[in-house]
Amino acid sequence: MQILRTVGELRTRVRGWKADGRQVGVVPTMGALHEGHMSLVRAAKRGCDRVIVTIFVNPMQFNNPDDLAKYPRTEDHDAAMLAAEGVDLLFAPLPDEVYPKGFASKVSVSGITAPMEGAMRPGHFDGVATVVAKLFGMTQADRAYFGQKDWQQLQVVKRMVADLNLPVEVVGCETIREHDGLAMSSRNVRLDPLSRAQAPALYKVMTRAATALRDGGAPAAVLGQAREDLRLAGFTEVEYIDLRTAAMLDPMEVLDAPARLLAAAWIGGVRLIDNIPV
Ligand SMILES: Nc1ncnc2c1ncn2[C@@H]1O[C@H](COP(=O)(O)OP(=O)(O)OP(=O)(O)O)[C@@H](O)[C@H]1O
Ligand SMILES: CC(C)(CO)[C@@H](O)C(=O)[O-]
Ligand code: BAL
Repeated sequence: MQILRTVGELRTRVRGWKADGRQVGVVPTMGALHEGHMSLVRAAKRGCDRVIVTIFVNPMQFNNPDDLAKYPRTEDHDAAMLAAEGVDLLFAPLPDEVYPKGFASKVSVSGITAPMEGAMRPGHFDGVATVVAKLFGMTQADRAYFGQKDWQQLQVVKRMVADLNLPVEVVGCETIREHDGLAMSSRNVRLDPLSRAQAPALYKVMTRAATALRDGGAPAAVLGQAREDLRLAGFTEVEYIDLRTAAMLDPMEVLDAPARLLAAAWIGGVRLIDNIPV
């Protein structure tokens, strides 16, 4: 597996593949890789002739400097995992390569970015959309693989690709979970043992709420109960637990269309997110 740090080298490599008629897949990540990322890599391997994984902790999408400073970085280990999986190229640029002096552009998706992660993390989705658009331009990928764990992000990327006619197919992959149901996430390493033991309650409470909604429970009452259950399970703050239409992320008063239950909550000083279909 080749490791490249400059856009110039990346473009040269991809040009060669394209000249040979190869289909290129990209898996954008921020590193600290786990089995959730590996499932995206395997999907890309199945669907494409050549696979690029990008690792870039994108400063533009962090609204909280402390979160950025504490973001786990394990590049040597990540590179070994990717090489073992048969990835062709790891692109791991430095911030100056992505945002050189004079950089002045921004991609901003409106509407679906307003609630939930967008409301709690101001500027976050501008940072995500901008860097993802740049990564698509840099890699010239035919397909790009994203996790459903970041459901709102997946919808934002799909919206951007449709709106800007970007020549890339966006593939959403299922959330990979630990045995106890906790959605895998790079930030899980920050959980202390007690919080790690309590954290699976997020998925359990959400699953119970989804069943209650499918059984005809009123959304306001079911979501209120779920908030209370999360507090009892040790979550210190529930930022949101929302029932939304699956693609447009509109709020739902009654369950009358394909829906998604999405939540963000704090435990032991760590912010967890999760979502499931209803
Ligand atoms: N458990 C998972 N299952 C499937 N895909 C995942 C999972 N966790 C992350 N991904 C996907 O991997 C890609 C890169 O995500 P990222 O590097 O931010 O990892 P992360 O584990 O989500 O980290 P974070 O702690 O920032 O949430 C995204 O498309 C994300 O949705
Ligand atoms: C898509 C992404 C790599 C953009 O920085 C990031 O938001 C992530 O890891 O989900
Ligand atoms: N996993 C989405 C990227 C972020 O939390 O910043």
